[in-house]
Amino acid sequence: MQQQKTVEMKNIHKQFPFVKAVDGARFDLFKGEIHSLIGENGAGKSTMMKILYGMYPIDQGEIFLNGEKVDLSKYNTHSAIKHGIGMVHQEFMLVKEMTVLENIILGVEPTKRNSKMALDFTAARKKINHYIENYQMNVHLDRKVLNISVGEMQRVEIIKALYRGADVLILDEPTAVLTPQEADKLFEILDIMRKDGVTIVFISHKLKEVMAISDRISVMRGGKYVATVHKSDTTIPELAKMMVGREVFLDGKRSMVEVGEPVLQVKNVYVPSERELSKNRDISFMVRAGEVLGVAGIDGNGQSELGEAIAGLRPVEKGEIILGDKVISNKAPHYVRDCGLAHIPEDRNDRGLNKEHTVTYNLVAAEIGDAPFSKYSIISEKEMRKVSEERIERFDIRPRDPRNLAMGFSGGNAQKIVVARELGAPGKKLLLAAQPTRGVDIGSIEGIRRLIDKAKREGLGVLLISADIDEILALSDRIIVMYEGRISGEVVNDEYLTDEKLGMLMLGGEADAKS
Ligand SMILES: Nc1ncnc2c1ncn2[C@@H]1O[C@H](COP(=O)(O)OP(=O)(O)OP(=O)(O)O)[C@@H](O)[C@H]1O
Repeated sequence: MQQQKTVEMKNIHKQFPFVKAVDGARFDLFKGEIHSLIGENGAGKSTMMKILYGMYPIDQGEIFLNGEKVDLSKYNTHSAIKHGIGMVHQEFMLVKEMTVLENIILGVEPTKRNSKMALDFTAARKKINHYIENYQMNVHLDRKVLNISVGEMQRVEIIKALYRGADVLILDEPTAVLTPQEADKLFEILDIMRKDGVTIVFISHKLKEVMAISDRISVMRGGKYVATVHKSDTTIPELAKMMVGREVFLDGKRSMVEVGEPVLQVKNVYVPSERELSKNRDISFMVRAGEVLGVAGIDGNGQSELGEAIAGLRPVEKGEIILGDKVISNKAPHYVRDCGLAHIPEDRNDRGLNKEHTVTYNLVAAEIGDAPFSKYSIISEKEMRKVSEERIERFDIRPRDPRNLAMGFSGGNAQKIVVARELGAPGKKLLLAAQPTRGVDIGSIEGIRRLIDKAKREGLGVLLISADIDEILALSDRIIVMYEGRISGEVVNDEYLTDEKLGMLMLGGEADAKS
């Protein structure tokens, strides 16, 4: 690796209204390295990189690009792009109705030499095809973005940045939205890009991935810089400890609880879907009080539809779903909740939170009409505040101030607000947890997993839908696997169950897996 510093950020400070997001942190990049930036939710990673990308002005600090000090009074996204910095955000910024090609050249359209009014699509296509071939990306230039997969959208975002001349590419949690296969594909692409001299910043919570692809790793905690280490000089437990400031135990033993009556019965259920492979076809299983039933599978095999049907968010064509002793199929979501459903939805941004409201409101939203929050139709702000403060403390939501709006929260803390509301409310029988730790940092993963295990110990049945095999294995007592809308197998999570056996079922194989 050449030791030329492409980027150097020193003593950076950034204050938001309620929180000091970056507090004297530093960061640097050598040309052609993959440098991971890790830290708990809210540690300031995204803010630090958005500063480098010119999105936020800073209160104090210095940035050097290729050895030259940047005039920060004039620094913005435009200047960052000019300096060869590109960023792919957690949420993609593509126009769905336009084709991939149109999206890539949007705003920087090449024109024909003889007429500034005529777009030169041939030139654009040639330049883009060079990236596609060089980095072995599977991208269809003439498809509309609404018809391509999430993985392909991400590749389009990467090409968009390269097309604008990026040789420093910041990827903010790129694998959070990808299937394991798509993530592997992305790593292959990044590896070729690195060999080609592109410098890559990889923000991630998945320490296995970080250890697999990084050259160096920097750790932030509470807005501050903690350390930078070479991959070969560190280990996953050491990184976890640097991030969280204490030892983290992710492979704690799950509790063994005596199971009780069935709390959820799904009987020969058919659920429609816009995608053929996700239609649920004749699904039957039950979850008992005091057990965790894991639903494993590669994303898009009908798990999301199943979860939505149980929560009352999607119709059931045939069959029946029973919660406790009540039929809940084709009933309204609030009825299902009243029957005892606690729901951690897959999409916390759209369904889990009301982002324009405060943390207090979000933490008690489902109970606002009940005592003690509401008496004689009068809402008690004081009670709401008291309970929300309790839940903020108990579920370790940061920052602590309940007056904050949900929209300012980092990924993991936003998820903790949802978990706190759902598990904090009384009278629950079933916890439906869909991808509960996606995008969540390692300390919070440990916390959320403990809370799920605790819900089981307290007698709830838990239906855990997760694409993360490690998570399924850590928490589930029994596991069903979904493949193309059907249950491809059911296994007991005992010492005979292996990753390979489960992986085989996830790919639709038989795997003589009935253990
Ligand atoms: N636009 C904003 N307005 C107000 N506060 C913000 C804004 N963006 C971030 N914050 C706050 O700044 C802190 C740092 O957030 P940041 O998104 O940089 O963390 P992160 O390390 O990237 O976290 P995550 O891993 O959860 O994405 C958090 O407390 C967050 O709530």
